[in-house]
Amino acid sequence: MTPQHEPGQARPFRVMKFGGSSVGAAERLFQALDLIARERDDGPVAVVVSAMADTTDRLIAAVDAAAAGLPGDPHVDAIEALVVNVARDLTDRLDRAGLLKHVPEDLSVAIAELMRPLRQLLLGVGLVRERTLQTRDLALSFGERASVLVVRSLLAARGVAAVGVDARDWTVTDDRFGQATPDLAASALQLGALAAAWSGAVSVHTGFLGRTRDGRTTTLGRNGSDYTAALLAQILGAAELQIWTDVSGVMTADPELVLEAYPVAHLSQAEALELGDLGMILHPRTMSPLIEAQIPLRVRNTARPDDPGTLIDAVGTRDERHPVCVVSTEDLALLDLETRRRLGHERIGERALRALANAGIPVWVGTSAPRDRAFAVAVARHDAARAEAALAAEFGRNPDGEPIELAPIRVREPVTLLTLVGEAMGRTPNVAGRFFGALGQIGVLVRASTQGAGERSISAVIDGEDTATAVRTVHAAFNLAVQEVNLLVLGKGIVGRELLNQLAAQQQALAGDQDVLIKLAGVADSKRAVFDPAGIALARWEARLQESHVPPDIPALLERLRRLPVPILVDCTADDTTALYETALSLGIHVVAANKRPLAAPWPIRQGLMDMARKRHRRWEYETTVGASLPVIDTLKSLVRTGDGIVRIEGSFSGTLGYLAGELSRGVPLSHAVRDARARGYTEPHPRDDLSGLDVARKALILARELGMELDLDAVAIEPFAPSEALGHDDLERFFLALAEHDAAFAARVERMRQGGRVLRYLAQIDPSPPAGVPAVRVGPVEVEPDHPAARLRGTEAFVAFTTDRHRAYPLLVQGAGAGGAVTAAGVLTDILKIAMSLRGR
Ligand SMILES: NC(=O)C1=CN([C@@H]2O[C@H](COP(=O)(O)OP(=O)(O)OC[C@H]3O[C@@H](n4cnc5c(N)ncnc54)[C@H](OP(=O)(O)O)[C@@H]3O)[C@@H](O)[C@H]2O)C=CC1
Ligand SMILES: N[C@@H](CC=O)C(=O)O
Repeated sequence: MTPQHEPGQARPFRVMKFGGSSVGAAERLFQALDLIARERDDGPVAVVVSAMADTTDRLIAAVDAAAAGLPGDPHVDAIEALVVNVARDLTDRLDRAGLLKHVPEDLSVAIAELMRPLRQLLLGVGLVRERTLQTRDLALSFGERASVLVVRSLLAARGVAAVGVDARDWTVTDDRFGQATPDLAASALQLGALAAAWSGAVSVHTGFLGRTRDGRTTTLGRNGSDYTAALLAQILGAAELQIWTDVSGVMTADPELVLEAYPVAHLSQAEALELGDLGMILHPRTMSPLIEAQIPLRVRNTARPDDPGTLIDAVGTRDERHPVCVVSTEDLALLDLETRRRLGHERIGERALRALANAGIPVWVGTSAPRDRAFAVAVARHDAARAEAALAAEFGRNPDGEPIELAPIRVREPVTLLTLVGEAMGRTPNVAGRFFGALGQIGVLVRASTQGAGERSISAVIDGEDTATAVRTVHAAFNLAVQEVNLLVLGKGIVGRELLNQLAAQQQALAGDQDVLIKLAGVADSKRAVFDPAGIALARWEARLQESHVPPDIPALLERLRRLPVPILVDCTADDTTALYETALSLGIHVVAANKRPLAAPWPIRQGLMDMARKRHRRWEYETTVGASLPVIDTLKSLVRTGDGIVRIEGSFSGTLGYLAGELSRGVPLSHAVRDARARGYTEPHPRDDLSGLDVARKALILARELGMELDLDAVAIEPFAPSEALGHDDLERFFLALAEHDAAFAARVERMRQGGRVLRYLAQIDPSPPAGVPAVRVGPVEVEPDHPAARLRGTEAFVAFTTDRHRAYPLLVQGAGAGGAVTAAGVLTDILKIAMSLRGR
């Protein structure tokens, strides 16, 4: 095809297409006119317009009403009313928007005049009570023709020379009414003759319409105006086709599902075809004129013309690393066919697809088991019953008349077809692994899957209820956006407050360097809560909590949290929160905890929570419950997972008790040292839990249970650090006074040890196979010799020694600060990041 350029114009055409949303509302229409005028200043422009907003629906309703029969005979008045209504609706809309006053001629008269033949048409339909596709096409043509009239007049009124072009005058089509196909050569010939008359004016064309060689009006089917625009661009040899719509380009995912979805900058034509097959952007046949003529296409937003939009050309994305879009096609049904023996020479899939095609049922995806014993096919949900009937009829008998051994057809609905599309897929290893891995991480079951032959797409059929989470997770896993994580933080004491401070300091860096955006959705203490799904500014959390009068109804907040991407409950309390964990995990919320109590709950409860987390594919991370941010639990888990036999675990697990022992040896009285440790944030909320040995017992139990030891707290042999009679008071002041009565005895004991060359430590021992009569888990004070590893500990230092089959001669040691707000909060943050990173497949 020879490109035709406007006579006298060196620059090639740009074709601009405006859809119904762009020409329907007055504000948008004004913006469209501005854009056309601006573009016109840069060279020749041809414009294609759709019918305004709901005009097409009104026209269809009018034809249907006429065909159904109207009151009166021969319905003249009723038909008159229908036509007047369509025309009046248009002019009223223009009038309300103040558009009519911009046009010197009387636009309402012109529109009424344009609609006059519609009256004749509807009268005819009413008389014969028959509505064919041909009459429907003719009726629909009035919508686009009215749009051209309006746009042409408004352009002229603002001084932009414009001619209206009825595209039926150049789009020569076959006679498949409702879905006609243009003849390119004949259309080019017609257009060539018309173009000569434009002489520098903007030509405004009706989209969607064509005409048969014998002069009957046709329409081009779904996305017909785009098709007109692509054809026009091809025939004119345009430099670019611009599709102006109400979004800023092709989005990386459905923005209704993924808040952080964003427009893709570049797509290849092949990717656009793939997306077109999934019902996105352009119908594939619209792309072919552009591919043939190598014309780039830009998708732009009429309301935000400065947004760059999406450029679709032969090159596509300039970023090799990323796949492009996650497309979710919802409301489908999956039909599973399974045979117990081969169906003769013809394959089950071939027969199934043919049966569905014969029944006129579009298939979204079909996938076979090896050697074709089973076949799964996804169709629109509203076609499911018809599809099942067609398949049952097809497979009732073999072609040779033999009945078939086919298991009953299983229909699963609603299901969603989740597809990752991107040219880079064929060039990047392990895309499939990451795709399915991300789905597996969040417990989404894949019911069927396919990978496109062109290595441009990979699809999974998943249950409809998993759609939102799956789309968000896959979107984030492929770095299409930062991974958003939403926290509900319980407790704003030593650990909770420090965590929020660290988050405030790190939030930007994590988003910038790690692509993880950690948002604070809510925070609660024992008296009140604040929750904001949009996120609470970390500089303002305390003020917002103080201003709040909302009681801490945590289950209700969890219900809200679950709706946000990657929801995590962060437990920085010392309460019994087992019931909350059960609610959270069952709602699909991850848990990160510094709190030891749920882990030390009776075995069946703790185990029930673990099972729930596993079943729901949610994480319960609790590294800080033993040794603050020291990697104690991770180390133990790795030893167990790799099959090492644990012979013994022992250590000094309490930062507080280690600190107290050190202070005592420096001559500080016990009660003073405990006050000091509490002020420094080392102790439990009530230091009694440290001094009684309960805190260390819980830690020892947590580790023992990691070894599979089904023990409860009452099986732990506990010898307290300080005598039990000193620990009775809840009130802290009275507690410290009572403790002070033991200062002298403690000082004397420590002095006696010092003279004997020993030091006081509080140690824990876990023996998976203890000698008879010895408890498997024991915690208590020990006078250690100077060569004991615990003797060298300083301040809050903790240590854990793992003696194992592989680390028998030299136990594996983990040592460092074992208490304090800063280290604990950092450990909690690490656990949060573990979850965020694992979801990204890192
Ligand atoms: N400090 C440390 O070094 C370490 C601590 N941990 C563990 O971290 C947890 C927190 O310790 P820490 O910060 O020192 O304790 P704090 O006493 O300083 O803080 C506890 C917080 O939890 C809040 N709270 C209590 N019950 C609830 C509830 N039901 N719902 C919401 N909030 C509640 C309290 O509210 P309010 O302010 O209204 O009282 C308070 O803000 C403990 O389980 C501790 O064992 C773990 C490792 C090290
Ligand atoms: N009070 C605890 C805090 C950490 O778990 C300790 O001192 O170890």
